[in-house]
Amino acid sequence: MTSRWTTAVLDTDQPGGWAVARSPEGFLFDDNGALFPREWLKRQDLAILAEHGIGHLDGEPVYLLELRSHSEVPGCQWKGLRAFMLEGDHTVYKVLAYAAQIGTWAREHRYCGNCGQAMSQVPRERAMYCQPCDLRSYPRISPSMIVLVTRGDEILLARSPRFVSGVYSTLAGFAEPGESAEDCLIREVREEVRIEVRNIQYMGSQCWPFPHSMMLGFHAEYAGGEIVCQEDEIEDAQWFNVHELPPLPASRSIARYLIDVYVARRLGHAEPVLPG
Ligand SMILES: NC(=O)c1ccc[n+]([C@@H]2O[C@H](COP(=O)([O-])OP(=O)(O)OC[C@H]3O[C@@H](n4cnc5c(N)ncnc54)[C@H](O)[C@@H]3O)[C@@H](O)[C@H]2O)c1
Ligand SMILES: [Mg+2]
Ligand SMILES: [Zn+2]
Repeated sequence: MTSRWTTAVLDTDQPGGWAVARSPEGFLFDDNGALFPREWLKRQDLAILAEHGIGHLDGEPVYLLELRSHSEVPGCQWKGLRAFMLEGDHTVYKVLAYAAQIGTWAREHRYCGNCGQAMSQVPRERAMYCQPCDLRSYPRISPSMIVLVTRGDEILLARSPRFVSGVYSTLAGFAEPGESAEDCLIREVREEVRIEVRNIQYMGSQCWPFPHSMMLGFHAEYAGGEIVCQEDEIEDAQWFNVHELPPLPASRSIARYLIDVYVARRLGHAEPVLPG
């Protein structure tokens, strides 16, 4: 199967193609979606900070116009990336997710972290370059572990104060320097709920562009301890029976996938597929 969307570093001097516009208010969209004819979009009154050629959708080049601020475009509105994930076409969401990460990274790497001078985009490579330092900065990706801990028919789910009211999810956390994926998982579960785990099994991964996580998903079995929630980070954590689950995370998230796979296995149902 060929993918509809492939990333590429495109020359912004070439005319034509599609473009998406991103401001701090999110992506521009109208009744036809978030992709606009690029030449038309560039004629609008937009505060363009940078332009990036980001890939091909159905063979057509796609560019990102990264804006300093949002502006009114007749017939159009602005919407955050999360809303596109929840509602929109999955391939378009993937284009926007990539655009968001490239836009954020390039915006935050306009100046060299070593000497403070302006950096420039490297032609044909996704990198920012500082000539005096001969330093290249590449897009930032933050590995994060996410794990469903289970105990027979029970699964361990927790709430962060940041979650939508009522929703419980799997435990997650960013890897620290010096850790393996397993070290990180064990530490995070210990820190967040003071539970020990065993039989760690890798389940799959997902890009999570909020703003630049790479989620590595695992299943682990309960090995010991009583739940003690980490102050400020975890509002509540409980063992839930697979027959009696609380409101769960969005269906396109790997958190939901980890839960759905386990529940399907316990109940003898067909297993879901991990959204890319
Ligand atoms: N796709 C999914 O299903 C899913 C589900 C849950 C969490 N997540 C994501 O997993 C990631 C980690 O989860 P968490 O928020 O529980 O992390 P966490 O438990 O490590 O705690 C968050 C804290 O980590 C620190 N932090 C922020 N960015 C960091 C970085 N890049 N490296 C190291 N520390 C950093 C901050 O102090 C932040 O408050 C987040 O991006 C979150 O959105 C994704
Ligand atoms: Mg966490
Ligand atoms: Zn420098």
